[in-house]
Amino acid sequence: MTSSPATEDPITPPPEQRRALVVMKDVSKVFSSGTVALTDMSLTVNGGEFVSLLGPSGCGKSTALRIIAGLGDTTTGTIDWPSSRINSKGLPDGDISFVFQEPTLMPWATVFGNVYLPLKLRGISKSAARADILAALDRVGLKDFADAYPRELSGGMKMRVSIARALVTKPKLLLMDEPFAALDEITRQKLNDDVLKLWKETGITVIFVTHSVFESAYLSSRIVVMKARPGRVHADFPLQTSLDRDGFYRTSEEYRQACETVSKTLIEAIGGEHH
Ligand SMILES: Nc1ncnc2c1ncn2[C@@H]1O[C@H](COP(=O)(O)OP(=O)(O)OP(=O)(O)O)[C@@H](O)[C@H]1O
Repeated sequence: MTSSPATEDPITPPPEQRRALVVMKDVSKVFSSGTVALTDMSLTVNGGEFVSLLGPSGCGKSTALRIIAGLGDTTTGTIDWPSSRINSKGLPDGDISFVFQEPTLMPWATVFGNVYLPLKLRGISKSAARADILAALDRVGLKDFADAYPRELSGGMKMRVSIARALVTKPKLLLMDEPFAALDEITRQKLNDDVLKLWKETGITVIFVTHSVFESAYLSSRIVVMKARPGRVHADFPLQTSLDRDGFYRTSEEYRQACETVSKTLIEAIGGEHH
């Protein structure tokens, strides 16, 4: 039997997970409009980390995430994948999934059909994909909704389908761009808990873009605070806790302190723009 990547202490993953997964080196991005979205951004994300990119609007969070996903080129600088097999597009074969703020489901297809899409695009038959689709739906608590259509689902459920669709290919790295920003607070907290559970159970690496101090402090093993004009890294620090991150943690002194630390760093980053 192969050993599970899951660990009781998600903050300290087993040694094989601590290897560098993606290395951004001196990445700059200048759009044709002349906007310098990123300048000299270097970031190494290791296997098993939950890294939040936090910062004010326009600091280049989404641009950085899209570049990592291969959805945009760098102007200068490099992205390397030391632990992955690289395909002809310079991307790690099948190792990345992306979850956007909008769930972007196909309205004419069932939940099952939507989650099947990435496997269908790989030429896998529905019957061969079935077990993986149901396992991905089970992970997000939607196994009983396989035959439902998106219009029958709440916003939170649609987002879960989007997450299941991202997981069905069993990626090493999950990139999430403000996935819960459009959801109400209770749904958002519930999905935060679900993503944490998923992270602990699967050992997946997550890079998560958010505007929210509270969300980043709750979820992350490491926070990268960015600043704008031009977009760059302002601070990069681990966020450890001896507590399980759950409802109790939300009301704990440790969480309050984590929020304060993150908030102060963000204010510094925003204030720094004006000097
Ligand atoms: N395709 C594009 N063409 C031109 N400029 C762009 C493009 N995409 C982003 N930008 C600009 O690059 C800068 C960084 O944008 P980006 O969306 O990465 O920031 P962000 O931190 O994710 O912002 P937000 O939190 O508001 O989504 C902004 O000034 C934005 O207007």
